[in-house]
Amino acid sequence: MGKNRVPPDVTENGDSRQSSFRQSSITEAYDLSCKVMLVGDSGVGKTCLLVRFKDGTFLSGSFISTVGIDFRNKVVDVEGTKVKLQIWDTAGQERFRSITRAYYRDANALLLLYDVSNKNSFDNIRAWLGEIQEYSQDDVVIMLLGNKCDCHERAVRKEDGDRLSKEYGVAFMETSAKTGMNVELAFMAVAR
Ligand SMILES: Nc1nc2c(ncn2[C@@H]2O[C@H](COP(=O)(O)OP(=O)(O)OP(=O)(O)O)[C@@H](O)[C@H]2O)c(=O)[nH]1
Repeated sequence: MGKNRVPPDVTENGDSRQSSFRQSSITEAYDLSCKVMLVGDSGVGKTCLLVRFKDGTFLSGSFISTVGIDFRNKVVDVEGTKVKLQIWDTAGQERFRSITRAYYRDANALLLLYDVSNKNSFDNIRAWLGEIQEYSQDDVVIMLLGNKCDCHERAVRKEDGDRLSKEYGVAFMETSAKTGMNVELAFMAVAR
């Protein structure tokens, strides 16, 4: 599933939970496990943010939309504790919304993205927060991310993101999957 064209049983990502758990336990030990979900409109950069965090690279060129849901694992060190982040990359397209909803209740943290060069993606954040409130656990950690902050054609000011995050009482930062700005920081903040 997702943008991954390789069968899930031979890779770390994909839709086979079992194969991923098996690989993780062989490759890297961990003390705690945490499910993080990436949500937001199609094209805001969820997959690119995940790839930047996991592999340190940027997926430029033609945009291939995620189909359904996909995940990758990364073990990080939080003050001496090994935390396995199981990061779910969801499809932003409306037609996959029912699949995404089914995963909210298991999520410990949500990274909610908009694109700073796309006002519409920012205007839809309130609707996303409504969905999150309805389907996720009450104690879920939410962080709002204004991605593509490297873009010169900005449609959303940083102050607007900041104001919205304060209104909903969630953390906020701007990120760039392209340059890597704040990407590590955002994932480490939710891990913490
Ligand atoms: N300039 C810039 N472009 C980005 C950034 N992140 C993603 N992009 C581009 O935006 C497009 C969409 O990125 P994706 O990561 O595939 O978007 P998505 O949110 O996963 O989209 P769906 O899978 O449809 O939900 C791609 O062409 C990326 O190259 C960024 O930080 N800066």
